Amino acid sequence: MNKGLLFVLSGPSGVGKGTVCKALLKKMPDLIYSVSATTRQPRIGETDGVNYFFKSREQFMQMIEEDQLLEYAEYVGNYYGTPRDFVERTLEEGRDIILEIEVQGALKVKEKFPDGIFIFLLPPSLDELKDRIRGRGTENDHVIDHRMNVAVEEIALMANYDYAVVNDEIDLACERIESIVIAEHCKIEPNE
Ligand SMILES: Nc1ncnc2c1ncn2[C@@H]1O[C@H](COP(=O)(O)OP(=O)(O)OP(=O)(O)O)[C@@H](O)[C@H]1O
Ligand SMILES: Nc1nc2c(ncn2[C@@H]2O[C@H](COP(=O)(O)O)[C@@H](O)[C@H]2O)c(=O)[nH]1
Repeated sequence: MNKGLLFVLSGPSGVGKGTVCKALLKKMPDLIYSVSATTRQPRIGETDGVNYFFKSREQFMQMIEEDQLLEYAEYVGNYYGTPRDFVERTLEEGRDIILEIEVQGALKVKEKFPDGIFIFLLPPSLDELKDRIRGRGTENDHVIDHRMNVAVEEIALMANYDYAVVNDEIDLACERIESIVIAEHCKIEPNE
């Protein structure tokens, strides 16, 4: 059986990764979402095991020590990481998986999975990005400024990705990513 494909969706905080990913998973129900672990506090409406596995710092450090994470990164004061077993098992079962993670983590995944497909989601502008983070109402002004500074650094690393998709409209961004997934399945692999 062929292994599944690993897709990584990155992009600055507030660009709409979560929103677009949710729409994509509705259109492509065979695509599996990798739920991350984090030390961040849950936001209103977030559920443990669905949005994230919410962990204490001690629990997260133990996951690192026990090599349970495929990658992890510290981002604006909290840790985030991808549980390894679930990703490896899903790919072995021949199913596609999508990781929605920030850039440092994505680059670590690329070292381990050079055949992964790396997609960078871009905002129409930095002003729009700030409006989206602010409009979500989940972060204070200090954290928003920090996330915006990190966003500029992240966009500078976009050349490490395979595809850039602008999230101007949710449906359009979703269709573009769906096209990438379909195209990757039609790729002719060079002879070994
Ligand atoms: N194309 C779009 N047009 C307008 N608003 C959008 C669009 N996409 C997402 N949004 C809004 O922008 C805000 C941020 O979206 P979302 O939480 O999905 O971003 P994110 O990239 O997952 O953020 P984070 O990395 O911080 O988790 C949300 O309020 C969402 O409704
Ligand atoms: N390196 C990783 N980054 C991750 C992971 N899960 C989520 N993220 C990214 O963190 C920021 C902040 O997320 P938020 O939910 O606090 O807004 C965002 O860019 C996420 O994509 C992960 O497992 N590893």
